[in-house]
Amino acid sequence: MMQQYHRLKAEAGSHLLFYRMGDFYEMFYGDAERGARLLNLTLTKRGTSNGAPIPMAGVPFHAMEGYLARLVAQGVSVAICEQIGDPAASKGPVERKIVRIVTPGTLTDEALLPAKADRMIAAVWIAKVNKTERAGLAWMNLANGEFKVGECTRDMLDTELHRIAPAELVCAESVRIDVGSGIAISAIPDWHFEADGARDVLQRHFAVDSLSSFGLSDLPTASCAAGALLRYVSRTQSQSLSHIQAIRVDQSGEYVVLDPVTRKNLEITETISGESSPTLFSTLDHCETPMGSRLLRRWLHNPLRDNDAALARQQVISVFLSAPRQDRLGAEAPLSSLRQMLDRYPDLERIATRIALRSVRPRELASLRDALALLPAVAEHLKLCFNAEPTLRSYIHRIDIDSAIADLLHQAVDAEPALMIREGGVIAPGYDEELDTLRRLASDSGEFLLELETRERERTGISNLRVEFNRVHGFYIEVSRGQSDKVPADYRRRQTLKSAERYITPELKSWEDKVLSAKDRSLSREKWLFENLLDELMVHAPALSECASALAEVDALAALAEHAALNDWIAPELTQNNEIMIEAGRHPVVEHSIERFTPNDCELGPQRRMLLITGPNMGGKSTYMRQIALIALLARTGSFVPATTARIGQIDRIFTRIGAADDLAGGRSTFMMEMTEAAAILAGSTPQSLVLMDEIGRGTSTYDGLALAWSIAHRLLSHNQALTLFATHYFEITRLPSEAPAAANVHLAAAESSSGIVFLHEVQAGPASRSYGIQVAQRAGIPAAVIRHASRELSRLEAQGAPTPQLDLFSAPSDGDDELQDDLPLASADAALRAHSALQSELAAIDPDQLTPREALDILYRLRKDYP
Ligand SMILES: Nc1ncnc2c1ncn2[C@@H]1O[C@H](COP(=O)(O)OP(=O)(O)OP(=O)(O)O)[C@@H](O)[C@H]1O
Repeated sequence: MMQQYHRLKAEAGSHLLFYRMGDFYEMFYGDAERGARLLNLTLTKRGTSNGAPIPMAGVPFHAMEGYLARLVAQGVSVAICEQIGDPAASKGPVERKIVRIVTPGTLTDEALLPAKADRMIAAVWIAKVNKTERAGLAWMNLANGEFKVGECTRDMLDTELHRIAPAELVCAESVRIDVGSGIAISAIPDWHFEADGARDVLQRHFAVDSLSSFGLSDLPTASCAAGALLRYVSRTQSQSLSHIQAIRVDQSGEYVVLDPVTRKNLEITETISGESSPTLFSTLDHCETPMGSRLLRRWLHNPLRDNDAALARQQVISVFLSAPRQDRLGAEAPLSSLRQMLDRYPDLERIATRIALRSVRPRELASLRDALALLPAVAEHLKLCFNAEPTLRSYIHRIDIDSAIADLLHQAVDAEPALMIREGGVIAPGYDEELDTLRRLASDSGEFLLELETRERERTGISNLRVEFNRVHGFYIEVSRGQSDKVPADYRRRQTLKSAERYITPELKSWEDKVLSAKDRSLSREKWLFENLLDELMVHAPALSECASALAEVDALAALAEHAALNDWIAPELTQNNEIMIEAGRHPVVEHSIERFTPNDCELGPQRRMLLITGPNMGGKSTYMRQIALIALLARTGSFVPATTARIGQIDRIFTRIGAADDLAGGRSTFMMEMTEAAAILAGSTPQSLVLMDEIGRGTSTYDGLALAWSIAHRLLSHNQALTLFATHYFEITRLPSEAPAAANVHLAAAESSSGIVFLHEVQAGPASRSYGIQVAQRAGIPAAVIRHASRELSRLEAQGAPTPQLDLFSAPSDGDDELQDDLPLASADAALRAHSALQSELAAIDPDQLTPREALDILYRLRKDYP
């Protein structure tokens, strides 16, 4: 047996090998030690190897899923080896085979998959094309059959990987990719990515002679990744991946790019502290089905650049909302009825996949059968209530699948089937005559046994004689030890217990043979029928997937409509310009967490590209900036938005630089992080980008911080020309609009009352008049004595005219300055700095006690001339 084990372990490679032995999956040697540690199992021993005991640890077969889930969550892959031979018929160890490999990115089991999130697997290959490094990416959602490819530059790889968010990344052994925690890396030999081989794998799978029909001709690096990925995933499944029917090129220009920092800062599906709520997704997820929730999550992470695609979704929401919410007669409104219908749907998307992979469970087929019966009503409802708007019409078409599938399931699957096919009780009575006969034979035992028991009691005179059955010994007649001398001669002893003897008679034996063989035969007949049923259903798997994805879209759009209706959201206008015009906008998440949210406007366009936002701490600057980005993102997703009107133009990327935390693990300080993010924004933003900059420069000394903030703001205005929201506490920067008319000052209003500062949360034109730092500190509970001291210090500094040096630093530029001459203010700042330090050194060099009044007066005149 150990020989067989070693052969299979070599095949499993670095994956843990779950080796089936009876009712357990066992692990041996290093696997046992690792598995016991990861799963907290008892480490035992079995036999010896070279005189040393062999470590062993195991898990019961019926509890395997739970253990697998724990391993996969820790990024560990498992090769599952089953007994495929008949133990009774085999000489030596029963034949075994690795039937599937479970890896973090290739899960399809319902129990192992999160209901409301996708689990992607991706592969990356990096190659030089025309002397520049290109990253080819391929990614697959095995649970719904989606397979996509794309290429990007090496420096965009991190952003792309965060967008795809794979659970597992397959890469070549020679390539080192830093992907952070949460993604399991699976290294495979480099040659799997080799162009010819990869192309062959793809062509064979899709049965085509060329990949050009998939648009892969111009994507050589991505094709290599796709071939390697398909080969890797195929190895993990025991079935062919027939549900992977196409490969789609993900055009890089299709989506608004959100880099990893922005995804985090905007709290799309995870809060900054890593919680799943409250986020944009958790607020909007009114979906009735898990597939709807998964789609909505995907949409929010992939906002669309193309107006038409976003408008198509928006129009469906409008149609859903145009129907009355409450019928005059009190009947259910069409949108609510639709959502109630969807509520009864199981996860069709994943069931369709498991049919294709032949791993579907009987109860899933029963729920599929019940769901299919509801489909015509959903299609009819969509047609009747919403007048079949063009996009909805395409959904109706996809939902309308062949009724033969429902009929087949109705006839074949029992009303309440057993959990597993191996237990029987899955195929409905009346579906197969032979099965019905065998079942009758196998189950008529009750009456016969009772009759036999009565007969034998009379024949032997043993009143407490019992006829019984157990799985090990089969049928037997049990007689208590004291009565055993009364048993007739035809009784053969089967088992001796402490207080009883168990016998078999020729009659009972022949009956047992008949019943057991009928049971066995009915079970194998049932298995065979189930396999045939899967064959028939597999033909329909693509149609089922299509139907599932249409229902998911209807569900996600109905959820967005529901949210829009409940919260007075409106349809934004999408334009081709570079603009963001919002009236009375609100933060989609924060508006739910506080009692009265103050709406605010925003006007950004080619003539007004930057808003310099000032105001007290806690005034609402970050909330305001985020709400604008989220409204833009929602509009680009096709959703309604929280505002009274909104006009959102073209957006290629959203960048955010908001309150960086130390990246201690990466060895970068707060300031370093801040500057790295700012550098990325300066390098990548365009006139179509939306940039959020919150308090840039605060991580260093006032001089450096101010100088950097000024220069960065200026660069964004004059060079990048991105639409920018720039929150700052440096009041000196509010002078920028006087030099650059494309910048405008706004501030978050606050007022002082007798009881302290009152935040109005209202965005008003112009810069803030003061910062209210001391008042905010007072509200935060800083001791009164400290506050009094700080107030005195503030008055003293203000009386001295501080921060004069900073004002000097950016003294008014000379005539002829132009906002597009982006280095001018920086040069004047530089000159001011130099002049300031020269003056300081000159003054330091003077000893007033050694000067005559005349000399002192001369120096004063000269200094005035030299330092105007
Ligand atoms: N428009 C608004 N209406 C009502 N309350 C708001 C509004 N905007 C913000 N708030 C409330 O004010 C709090 C502080 O907001 P926010 O964090 O945006 O302030 P901030 O100006 O960025 O502060 P800091 O400068 O200290 O980072 C929020 O937690 C929220 O409760």
